[in-house]
Amino acid sequence: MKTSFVLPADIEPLSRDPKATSPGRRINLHHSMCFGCGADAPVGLRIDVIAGEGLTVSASMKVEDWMQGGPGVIHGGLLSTAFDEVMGTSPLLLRMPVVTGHLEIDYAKPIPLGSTVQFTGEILGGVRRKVYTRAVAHLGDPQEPVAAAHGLFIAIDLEKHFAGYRDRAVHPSGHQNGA
Ligand SMILES: CCCCCCCCCCCCCCCC(=O)SCCNC(=O)CCNC(=O)[C@H](O)C(C)(C)COP(=O)(O)OP(=O)(O)OC[C@H]1O[C@@H](n2cnc3c(N)ncnc32)[C@H](O)[C@@H]1OP(=O)(O)O
Repeated sequence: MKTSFVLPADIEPLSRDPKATSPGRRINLHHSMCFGCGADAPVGLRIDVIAGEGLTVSASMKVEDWMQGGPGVIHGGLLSTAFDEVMGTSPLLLRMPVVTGHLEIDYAKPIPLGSTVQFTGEILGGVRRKVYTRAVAHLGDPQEPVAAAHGLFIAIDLEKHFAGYRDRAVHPSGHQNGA
């Protein structure tokens, strides 16, 4: 599949943290109201990202009718959200919280409503706080990808990064802090 994404020349290998989620197990939610993975989000993708061997992850997503973009097919932006979730979760194998810095998607084929998209993702390496990832999507045959993505994620200090926003956070009860 064609892509214009270029990895930096100074990329270095990264290592799985010994305490990372074991292969085959779901990587824990970062919070239950997340649009990508949260079980309590009123609307969302509810994607479970599963740890694989090494620095790999996998996930799947049923393409529901509400995800429609063009007639009968998934909305491309929604697919990019799914890739963001899959790749953004993978740095937890390094036990590193990240946010998305740059996301790039290559769309190869339309994805029909009712299909199940299977994702595989991997961490390619890092430079300082930057973590480079890749993911591929298929509908059952890994040799026939329907889309692929590259993501650059930046390690953050969770407390500092969200310090100015936590009073706006929405909770499962529907209430905002301080509201
Ligand atoms: C939902 C969130 C949950 C988070 C909890 C974690 C839980 C586990 C994850 C679960 C899965 C989540 C999956 C969804 C994840 C989102 O959807 S996150 C939401 C969308 N993203 C954002 O809101 C990020 C907004 N941007 C920012 O806050 C700031 O720009 C950043 C990314 C923190 C960087 O700012 P900074 O800390 O001041 O650092 P800065 O020096 O500017 O950049 C660091 C390095 O990155 C490079 N860089 C920064 N941006 C770019 C870019 N766009 N292109 C290329 N290079 C860049 C810089 O050049 C620099 O490189 P070096 O100098 O080291 O070579």
